[in-house]
Amino acid sequence: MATEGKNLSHYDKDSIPDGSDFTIGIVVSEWNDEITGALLKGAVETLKKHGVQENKLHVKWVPGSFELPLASQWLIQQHSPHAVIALGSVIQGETKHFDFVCEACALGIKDVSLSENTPIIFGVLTDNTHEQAVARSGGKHGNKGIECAIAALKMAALRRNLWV
Ligand SMILES: Nc1c(NC[C@H](O)[C@H](O)[C@H](O)CO)[nH]c(=O)[nH]c1=O
Ligand SMILES: CC(=O)[C@@H](O)COP(=O)(O)O
Repeated sequence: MATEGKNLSHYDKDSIPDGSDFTIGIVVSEWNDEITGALLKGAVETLKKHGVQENKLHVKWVPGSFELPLASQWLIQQHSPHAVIALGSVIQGETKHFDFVCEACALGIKDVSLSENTPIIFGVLTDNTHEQAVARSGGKHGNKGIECAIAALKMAALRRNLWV
């Protein structure tokens, strides 16, 4: 199912773990900050709605999505979060630069998540147009930031239960 058939903001409110004991990191790209700011707002509001405390929420801004993997690693090493959310908006331009940024960002996040044994939720929109990005950051398709917050809470709880 593509995003077209699934609202990114919809979830079962009764199935979400309590986040009051979780430390959560968020790294967010400055590129397309109208979009990434909306993603961040959705993520922060959702995390707080499910119990995450202000002093356990660490938000770091970086220049672009290419920098998200390294920033995630720095945040993990500094704060030992239960999960990290990486937020970005990459929009196709005239050249192949889009392809390189998206691939480096996605593979980099995957690599850091595995090497640091910490969930890093992939909240990077990779859109053909600005309109598609708007639709996925609080528009007609919902807010990817909300979806990422829910994924972060679920992965943090799963990781904690695995430790027990
Ligand atoms: N064009 C977009 C970029 N480009 C910048 C790169 O992410 C990176 O910051 C630069 O190449 C320096 O290393 N970044 C986005 O997040 N979104 C774009 O649409
Ligand atoms: C994703 C990008 O880096 C892209 O927006 C840059 O635009 P262009 O390919 O026209 O240089």
